[in-house]
Amino acid sequence: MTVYQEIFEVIKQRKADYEAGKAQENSYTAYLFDKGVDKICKKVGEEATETVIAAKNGDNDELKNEINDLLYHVMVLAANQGLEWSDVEKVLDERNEKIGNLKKFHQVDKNT
Ligand SMILES: N=c1c2ncn([C@@H]3O[C@H](COP(=O)(O)OP(=O)(O)OP(=O)(O)O)[C@@H](O)[C@H]3O)c2ncn1[C@@H]1O[C@H](COP(=O)(O)O)[C@@H](O)[C@H]1O
Repeated sequence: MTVYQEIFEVIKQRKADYEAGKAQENSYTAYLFDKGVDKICKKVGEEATETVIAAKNGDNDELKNEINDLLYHVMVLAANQGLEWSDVEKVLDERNEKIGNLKKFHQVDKNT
């Protein structure tokens, strides 16, 4: 199991406990599920912006942290919307199979 899959399992457990009405003191993830999709999307946007700024500033220490914040919030969004992390990875796997086949992957229909 990758670290992403492990964190996603924790996130899903937080969601299940939130939906079951179990108290989850000090859980930032439970706080996000309680706030709902608008707040989660806002955090994804904020973290994406902070990631871009860190890159533009050439600050790789900051960039590593911001990328992780972004990935975590994207995972919370995926869980909130009912996706499994394996659904996301499956798309990546399928794209990976297209390596070395750039023309096909980026095919542009000139008639449209
Ligand atoms: N990977 C993360 C993770 N990355 C970032 N963050 C939190 O994301 C927040 C981002 O910081 P910000 O300053 O932007 O946000 P904030 O001001 O705290 O919050 P808002 O007021 O903006 O809502 C911080 O509170 C971080 O702690 C995370 N919180 C939790 N996890 C993982 O999620 C799992 C469950 O965590 P809990 O639900 O907190 O137990 C654990 O495996 C954790 O490692």
